[in-house]
Amino acid sequence: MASDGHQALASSIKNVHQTLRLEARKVGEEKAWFDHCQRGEVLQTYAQAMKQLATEHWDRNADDDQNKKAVSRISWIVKQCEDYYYSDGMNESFSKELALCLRFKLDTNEILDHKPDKHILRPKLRVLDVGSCYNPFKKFPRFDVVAVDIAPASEDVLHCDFLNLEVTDQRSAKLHSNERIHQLCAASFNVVIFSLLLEYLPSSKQRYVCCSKASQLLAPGGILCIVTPDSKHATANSGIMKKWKYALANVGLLRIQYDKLPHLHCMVFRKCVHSTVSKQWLTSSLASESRKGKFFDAPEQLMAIPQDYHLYQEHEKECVIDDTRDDDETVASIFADLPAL
Ligand SMILES: C[S@@+](CC[C@H](N)C(=O)[O-])C[C@H]1O[C@@H](n2cnc3c(N)ncnc32)[C@H](O)[C@@H]1O
Repeated sequence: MASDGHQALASSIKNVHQTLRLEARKVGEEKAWFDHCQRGEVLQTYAQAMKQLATEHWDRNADDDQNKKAVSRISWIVKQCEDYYYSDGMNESFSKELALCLRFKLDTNEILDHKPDKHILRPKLRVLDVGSCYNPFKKFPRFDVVAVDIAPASEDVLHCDFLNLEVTDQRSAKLHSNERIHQLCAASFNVVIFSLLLEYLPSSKQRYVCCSKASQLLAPGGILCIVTPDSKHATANSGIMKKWKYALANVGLLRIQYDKLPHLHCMVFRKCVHSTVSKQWLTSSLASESRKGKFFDAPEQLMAIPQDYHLYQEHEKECVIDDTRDDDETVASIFADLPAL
């Protein structure tokens, strides 16, 4: 059971999400986001609440879990990176991409130069943690982390609005803490992490923009790890996850791993080496869906989440919610009851 302190932190976080979503409906997502980023005090309060919730409640609960049944989002992501880069994951994914190229009759020379060499000792992984808050990945010795957030909760997290980040071909200078980042260099990361980031953003288009930037920042064969909350069972929202898969294929990322943990969807997407193979896969998948009578929205509309359709009813007080069932099932389970997010 969640304690009162735990519940209070959860509800202050939830309130920020709801306010932003309502604002986006009223004034449009861009203006709502701009205004949101100006609210320094709200952002800092959120950052401290999130850090406290994660480090004092979730981590402590995870330590108390005698059977270690709970898998934390952090350890799930670390394991995926290790399996991919330090075990067979990268080679297996490369072989699958090669097979797809052959199936679609694409020029395989484009990818053969990138065949992973098992015998090369891999240095630290260059990891970009977006919406890092308190830099939970810095303690892992194989990770060289650049942690960014609109509201850093610790000094080693750099200030950056990822939605408005410019991806450039210029090699940027060394980054210092307390610096604001406006640009990052294309193809310069082995791993990009979105842990509980995408559902913070109020629109499908903004989520899509973030995924597109992640793809540009990844080196060929690099991976994007996405963890997003959902307390329902695996099949309840499988249609939504399928649409995300299609949206990401449109920006060069193919899904290589999916796990449904009790309250989370956990996914790894790989940046293809071949420039068009993911789009070929997408075209062929959509053709087969349409033969079954299913049609899909434009890619930037495909990253919807259940909260986007939630019916809010506004009373005198802003942000009063008439029927909180969906939000409560999703958000409260994220931020109130989880033993080890
Ligand atoms: C729910 S918290 C997750 C924190 C951490 N990743 C974790 O898993 O515990 C979401 C974080 O994303 C940050 N965030 C949201 N949109 C962002 C953006 N466009 N650029 C950078 N950070 C963002 C928020 O400030 C917040 O700290």
